[in-house]
Amino acid sequence: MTTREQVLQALAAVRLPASGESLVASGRLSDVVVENKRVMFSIAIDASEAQAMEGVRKAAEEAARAVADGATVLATLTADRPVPKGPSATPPSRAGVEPGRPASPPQPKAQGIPGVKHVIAVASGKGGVGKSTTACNLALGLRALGLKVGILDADIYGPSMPKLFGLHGKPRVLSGRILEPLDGYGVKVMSIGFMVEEETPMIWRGPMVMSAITQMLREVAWGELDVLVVDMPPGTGDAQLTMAQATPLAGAVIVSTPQDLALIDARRGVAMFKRTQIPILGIVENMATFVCPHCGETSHIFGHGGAAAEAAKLGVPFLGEVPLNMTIRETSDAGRPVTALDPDGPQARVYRGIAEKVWEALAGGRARVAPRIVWE
Ligand SMILES: Nc1ncnc2c1ncn2[C@@H]1O[C@H](COP(=O)(O)OP(=O)(O)OP(=O)(O)O)[C@@H](O)[C@H]1O
Repeated sequence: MTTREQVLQALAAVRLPASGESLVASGRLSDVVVENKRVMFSIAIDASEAQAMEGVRKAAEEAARAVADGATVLATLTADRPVPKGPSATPPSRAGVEPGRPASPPQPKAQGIPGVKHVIAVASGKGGVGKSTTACNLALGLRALGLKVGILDADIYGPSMPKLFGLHGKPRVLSGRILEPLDGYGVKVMSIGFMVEEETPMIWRGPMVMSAITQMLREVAWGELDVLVVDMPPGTGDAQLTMAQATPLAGAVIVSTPQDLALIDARRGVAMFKRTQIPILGIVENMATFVCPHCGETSHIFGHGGAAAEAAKLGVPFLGEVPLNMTIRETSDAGRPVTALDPDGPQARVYRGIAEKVWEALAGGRARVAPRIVWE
């Protein structure tokens, strides 16, 4: 297995096109993590450099791959921390690093959003488990608790919030390129889906993902919010890791179905957030039980209790189970989410219960207020 030093040595040969300086000496490189047959690092850029620096990212990935001994190499561009100026920009956190070690970069750190108290992610290890439905209803559940809530649709490969909230039209541009979020049942909503035609296939490359998410986080008039819910893209790959790293997350909610396969993916989701030192607020089991609309009988189609058991095993809270329910699907498809449509109904109660637990964790200080992501 390759070592961190070997990777750093290989990366030292990668040069920045503008200045010609070495990537390692430039102070833009994050720490290099070598673990479990994976080599991971990120390169700090200004959002405007995304295209120009994609070449550097590729070159760095190739250089690392050449010494990676078959390990997967994950190189990402991050545009969420100040780009260090000049070759001597050794960050304060690395002052006192032992001699002979290459000048190393600042710890990636996602800055908070002014006025927004807590940013939380809703994520899933794989697609189709009901992550977006849960994110939408969780946001409305938090709103029902009297909180000021926003939702950011970061699922840029398949934005669902316009449909879930029944919102159409483009956000207004306020002064200085700032976008005004749309209002969905009292929740401030922003989605890339407002900016593109519904049928337009979205093909995103790494750096574009970063600048889109950065823009949606920081160039939107969120105002004062207690909670900003971020609907993450499904999965635990490169894009998700970058996003988790670039978003100032106080914590993450993982959505899973009871099927074994989804639980394995959920475990991966938990592991990804743990690796980036983002607290797991808990696991939601979606489509847990089926209540027959005709006879009212409850059946456990995919088995039952798996997510609760898994949460206990992983040492993370279990937030609750949402039944497989036609009303949830129909109201979601119609853009009239059940938590807003029928706030006193049984489904809304479930989502409100989950929201209460999430808020308890946030307000009770079990989540981070000033998140910091450390690559060690
Ligand atoms: N508890 C539920 N009961 C019934 N239908 C549900 C439930 N949760 C989600 N669905 C339905 O399942 C489908 C997938 O849900 P959703 O789009 O929220 O999943 P996702 O995990 O966000 O998927 P994607 O991978 O597309 O991001 C939708 O049609 C939704 O209405």
